[in-house]
Amino acid sequence: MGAPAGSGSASGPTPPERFWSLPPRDLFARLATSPAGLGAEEAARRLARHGRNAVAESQRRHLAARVLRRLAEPLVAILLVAAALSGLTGDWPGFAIIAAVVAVSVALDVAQEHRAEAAAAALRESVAVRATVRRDGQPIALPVEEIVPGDVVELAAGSLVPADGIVLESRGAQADEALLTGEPYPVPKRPGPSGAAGPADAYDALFAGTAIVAGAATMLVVATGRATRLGDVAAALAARRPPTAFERGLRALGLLLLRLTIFLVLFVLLAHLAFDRPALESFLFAVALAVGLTPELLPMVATVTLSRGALRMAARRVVVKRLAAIHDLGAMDVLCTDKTGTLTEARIVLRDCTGPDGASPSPRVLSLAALNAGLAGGIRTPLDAAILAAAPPEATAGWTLLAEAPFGAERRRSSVLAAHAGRPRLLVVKGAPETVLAACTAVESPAGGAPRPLDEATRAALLARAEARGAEGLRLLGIAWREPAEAEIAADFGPENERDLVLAGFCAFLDPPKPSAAGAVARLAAAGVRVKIVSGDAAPVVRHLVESLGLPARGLMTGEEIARLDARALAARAEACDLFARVSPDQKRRVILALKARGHTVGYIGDGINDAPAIGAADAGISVEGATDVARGAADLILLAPDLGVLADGVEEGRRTHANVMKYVRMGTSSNFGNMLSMAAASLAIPFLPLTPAQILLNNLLYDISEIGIPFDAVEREDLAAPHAWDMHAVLRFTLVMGPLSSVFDLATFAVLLWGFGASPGEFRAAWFVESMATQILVIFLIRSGGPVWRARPPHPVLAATSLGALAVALFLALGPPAQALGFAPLPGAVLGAIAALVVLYLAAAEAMKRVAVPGLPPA
Ligand SMILES: Nc1ncnc2c1ncn2[C@@H]1O[C@H](COP(=O)(O)OP(=O)(O)OP(=O)(O)O)[C@@H](O)[C@H]1O
Ligand SMILES: [Mg+2]
Repeated sequence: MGAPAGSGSASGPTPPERFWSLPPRDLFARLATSPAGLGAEEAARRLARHGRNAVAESQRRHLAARVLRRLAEPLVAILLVAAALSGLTGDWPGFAIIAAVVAVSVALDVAQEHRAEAAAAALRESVAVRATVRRDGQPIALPVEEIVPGDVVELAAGSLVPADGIVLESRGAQADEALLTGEPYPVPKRPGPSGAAGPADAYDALFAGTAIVAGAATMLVVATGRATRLGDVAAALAARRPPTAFERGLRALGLLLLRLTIFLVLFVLLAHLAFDRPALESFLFAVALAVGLTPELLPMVATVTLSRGALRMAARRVVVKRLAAIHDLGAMDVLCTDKTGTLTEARIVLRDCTGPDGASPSPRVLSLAALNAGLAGGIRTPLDAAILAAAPPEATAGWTLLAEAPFGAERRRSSVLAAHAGRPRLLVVKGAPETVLAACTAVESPAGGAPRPLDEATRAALLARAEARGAEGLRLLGIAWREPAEAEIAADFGPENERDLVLAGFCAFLDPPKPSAAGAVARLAAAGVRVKIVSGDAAPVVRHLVESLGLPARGLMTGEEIARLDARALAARAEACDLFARVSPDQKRRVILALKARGHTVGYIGDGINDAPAIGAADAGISVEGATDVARGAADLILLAPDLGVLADGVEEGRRTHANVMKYVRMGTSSNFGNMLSMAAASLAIPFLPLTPAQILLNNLLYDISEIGIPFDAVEREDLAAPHAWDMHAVLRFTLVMGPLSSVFDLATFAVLLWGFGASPGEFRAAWFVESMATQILVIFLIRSGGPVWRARPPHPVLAATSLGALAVALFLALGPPAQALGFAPLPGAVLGAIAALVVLYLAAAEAMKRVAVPGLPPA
């Protein structure tokens, strides 16, 4: 995709290391652009030259590359060697079969995976982060990957910085550069040139991978993709993402089977050679065994099952950005959520504005609040929008913004410095009542006289009053002001100026609870997922919401308490606590980590700038369609509707996916494994090969095909009822019960054939081929459910078709016209009858034993 073409004329030399030391004018000239941005044609040319603005190679590989990658796998390579040897020794059927096995399994693998991944990628793209870019003078929304050097990008609070560049304009912009500098507090950004020595001091530079957390800014893009400062770091981070529990489980299983395979194959090969069997034949037999044993389809099945899961989730309005997160969603047993939007309607309205007493209505407080909300740059928060919707338009008339200190979630205040002809300058602060009060030294008197000093008794009374109103479910903002002296220069304006304020009063907001939330929480609880609320809002508001929704909730912790606890103490407390109030963004993250440390699989759903760290820390990070870019960027899953019910559906889908992967794992570890094991043993006990190498490969190919339908299959209700963890012990237990069971029947088959019927090698192979195909394939209908087979939900038609179809082909090959060419001899009716009886007996035994193999199932 968009490989950089080495086309001729460059539009400017590569930007200097310290691009922030150049005046914007020079950079505009170097990059041949202007404040109106690039033209569409020039942008397309630059995209071709510089490549896409992405740090990692595109995940979607070419079809040809995929095929080549498969052919280079050691196992396939061995098979190709085996085919060549068969051909050289004149064994043409052997050659044809091996070649066919390679061709069909590679084709299956590639086609399935490619299709599934392409569909999942298309979904992912639909929720990709976009940026507002000026092209031909007009701001348009573009995929971040299409940004090129010279572009002018408009950013607002919540935007991810898409590339490296300089600030052209700033309206109180602050960037979170923790990724770059490790500094957790946002840094102000304004135009330069700063001439700074390093990126950490470059107040006029913005870097890809950081985020705007307050205010708004316009930037000129200087470098994109891998050329950005964090490009290589980000690429390395993306590549080194620690594997999830699911991926670790799959890998452990693969490794276990691989070790067993190597051991067995070497053992068989050496034993055969020790018994003086023909070397080439023994080698081919061992290779075929290895192919039969290796879970070569496991990665494909996992990808296809997960991709199919992603499509089904999309139908239920959950878009999956990281495939393995489906599994984490199903395994999640604790869900943390913020309040607004998921538990409330997020239709915030201003209920009233009052004086400090919280009772007498105050138009003046509304005007001050409107001044703060209306003059502030950046995107409007819902609270700001509610204030402006209620305020008369003339509230801000004549006022201009001199400076501002935008809202910060750690500070919980926002302020503006405003000017009006013929009036003193006015500083207006609004924010959480206790944080505003903390900056106040005086309070307006209800009668409207001169402000009086704020004494401790009044302060306590005001706080108690605010708390009481919060307990009615009202979200409160304190409004305070002061008239700064001219000497306080606007350029240095910042949070330090929020001092010596006069409290004017309070604005109270209503955000109605979402009635559907109670049902969704109950559904999640029934599915074994405990819901915890982690909110930046005040404790009484959170408690009132929980009560009005009738949610079961124990305990409440505030950010103040969390700040006093170390990680271990927090883990102990967080476990038993369902409500967290007045928590800062970093504390949200700490709560998630604490719960993870207790062994929980934790999900977090949120939409704000303040939720991004917690979303990133969670096992399943969830955001919603309309959320800020930072939240969506950090999330693994995006809900297309901000609704917990949608999430409950997603959890179900995650568990369905897991259950289907487990079916494949069980098939592979029990019946298939048992069969191959028996064959290895038999090859030593009987004087001829129980199956020729080509027959084994054919057997394995048909078995693989029979399983293609598994990702489509329905699952049982009990598989959806509780979170599952990837449990290697359970897999092992299943293998240790079901593997030997199938071996017992294999040995019985050998005995019957050899001693009962005195079968010839050709007859033995035909009979054994039929028996092993029938047992391996049919057992899926039993182990696809834990309960009695007659009570299970019917298998999906695709699964029935692939399984029974593969079996029919096997019977046709072993018993029909092609039999002789494949080295099978015709079977007498008595042998067929005996085999049918053995298969039925095996299936009955497997049905009985699966209850032992899967612990914790109710008796039939
Ligand atoms: N625009 C604003 N100006 C001033 N103060 C604000 C503003 N927005 C929020 N606050 C204050 O900061 C507190 C935390 O707000 P925020 O909405 O970020 O928390 P949150 O965790 O996202 O809440 P929720 O759980 O409801 O989603 C609010 O309770 C309010 O007191
Ligand atoms: Mg929020």
